[in-house]
Amino acid sequence: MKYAYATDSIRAAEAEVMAVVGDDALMQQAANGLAVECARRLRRHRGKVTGSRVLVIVGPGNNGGDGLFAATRLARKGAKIFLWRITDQVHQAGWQAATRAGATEVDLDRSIELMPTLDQVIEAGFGIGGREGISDDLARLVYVSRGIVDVVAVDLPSGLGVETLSSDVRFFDADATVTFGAWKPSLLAGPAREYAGEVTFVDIGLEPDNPILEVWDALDVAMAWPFPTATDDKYARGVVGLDAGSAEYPGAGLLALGGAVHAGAGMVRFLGPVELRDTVIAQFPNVVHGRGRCQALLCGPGWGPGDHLADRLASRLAEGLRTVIDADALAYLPRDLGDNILLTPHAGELARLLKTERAAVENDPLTHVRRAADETGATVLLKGATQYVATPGETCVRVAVGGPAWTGQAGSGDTLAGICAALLAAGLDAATAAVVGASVQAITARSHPGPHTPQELAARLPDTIAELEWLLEETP
Ligand SMILES: NC(=O)C1=CN([C@@H]2O[C@H](COP(=O)(O)OP(=O)(O)OC[C@H]3O[C@@H](n4cnc5c(N)ncnc54)[C@H](O)[C@@H]3O)[C@@H](O)[C@H]2O)[C@@H](O)CC1
Ligand SMILES: [K+]
Repeated sequence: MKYAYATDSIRAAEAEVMAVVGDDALMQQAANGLAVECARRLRRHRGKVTGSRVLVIVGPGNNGGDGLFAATRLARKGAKIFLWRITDQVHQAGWQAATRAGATEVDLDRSIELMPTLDQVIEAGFGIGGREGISDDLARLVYVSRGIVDVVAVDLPSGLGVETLSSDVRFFDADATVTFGAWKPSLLAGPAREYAGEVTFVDIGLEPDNPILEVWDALDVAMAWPFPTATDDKYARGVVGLDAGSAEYPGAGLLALGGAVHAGAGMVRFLGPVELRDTVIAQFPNVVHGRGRCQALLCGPGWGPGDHLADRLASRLAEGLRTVIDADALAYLPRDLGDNILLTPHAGELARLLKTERAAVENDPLTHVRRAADETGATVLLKGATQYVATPGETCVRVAVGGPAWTGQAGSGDTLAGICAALLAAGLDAATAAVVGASVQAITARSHPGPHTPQELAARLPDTIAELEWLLEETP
């Protein structure tokens, strides 16, 4: 699991360490980590550091300072360093050190001219003190550097927000980012992370509090998966009831059933319309029909438009079970749900829920998923290319393991809702079921490259679950 922090927490942790070791020592540690990574990349690209040509984009603050001290180290190893300062203001000690080591100042036009002759650009414009977006001058440098020179961003690419995860502004497009002391949310999640390239974490002894993101990996999923024990029967493994599908949309019901069955539910009950029974039996003879004991429910996939849907949902919720509410049922939410209720909207559905625009959700998923949890009282899984889980009253948002873009297709959401319902029935709390369910689907898609239908991927869930079990056994 990786944790990422807001700027305030990072600054507070920096202040604590600086009070002990001094700010210069902290910056030297950061600069050293940066220089090591820059040197490693130079050796990889051209065999050696000596004789390499490096341009440093120097911002006005400490981010610029990091870049200047790292460049000083590279200059001492024989690299030819050019410095372009964005503004007149620079980190004085860093500037002096770099120029004393032989670095040459150049202007913007010269930087652009030099670009084809360079081996590396160290982008030390702005870090966590930066505002979102970049100036036209910086944008020109992004344009001329792209694809022809190795760009290493310092702490995070300039222009990228730390917390909003938006890719709606201009920012530097880096091949690599060297980040210090704490993970920044935008380096781990959201559309913008693609632009940070290969990220290296340099530990400078910070111990920040209050993470705002908790990013899961396959081992976390394995550790949370409800593997049955030797004495478990079908009831202990969980009975899940699925009220899904309609005569008009039978497919969504079948896809949700496929998710629940292949995720290893002890028993799956089909609570959807009776006219679908024959179809369901033909595909899933193990599915039981009609009412009976359940540990968790799923409502919504394939309900379509219809009358009395609010009543249909209310009567399911009256059973007081852990429940996944997906798709069409999301339009009929009563007030004050509990955090044992899991809502699984995509960005469009979340936008409707919050009476806002889809683009607003996509540009700031963290704020919106948290708001949805707080306003409804339920746990919320926001589906999409990155999948976020928020619980009411909690700032920290969980992020599921990411999958390939192929998973973004009709029917994936129905399958995922079925998987989550099976996990709720097995006893996981709503937030864990959501992050584990979304992750297992993504891991399955990752291990079967190329396009696959949601039902093919559902049928491959057992392979992934078996691999997670092996992973757990092999990990000390
Ligand atoms: N405090 C320390 O000793 C340490 C700081 N670290 C580095 O310091 C960075 C933070 O440094 P700073 O707080 O000085 O902030 P930055 O260096 O990120 O930004 C400097 C200043 O630039 C101005 N600015 C921001 N965006 C701008 C824009 N778009 N156009 C023009 N001016 C703009 C702001 O006034 C800001 O304070 C971190 O990201 C990291 O790289 C690391 O060296 C670790 C230790
Ligand atoms: K930067």
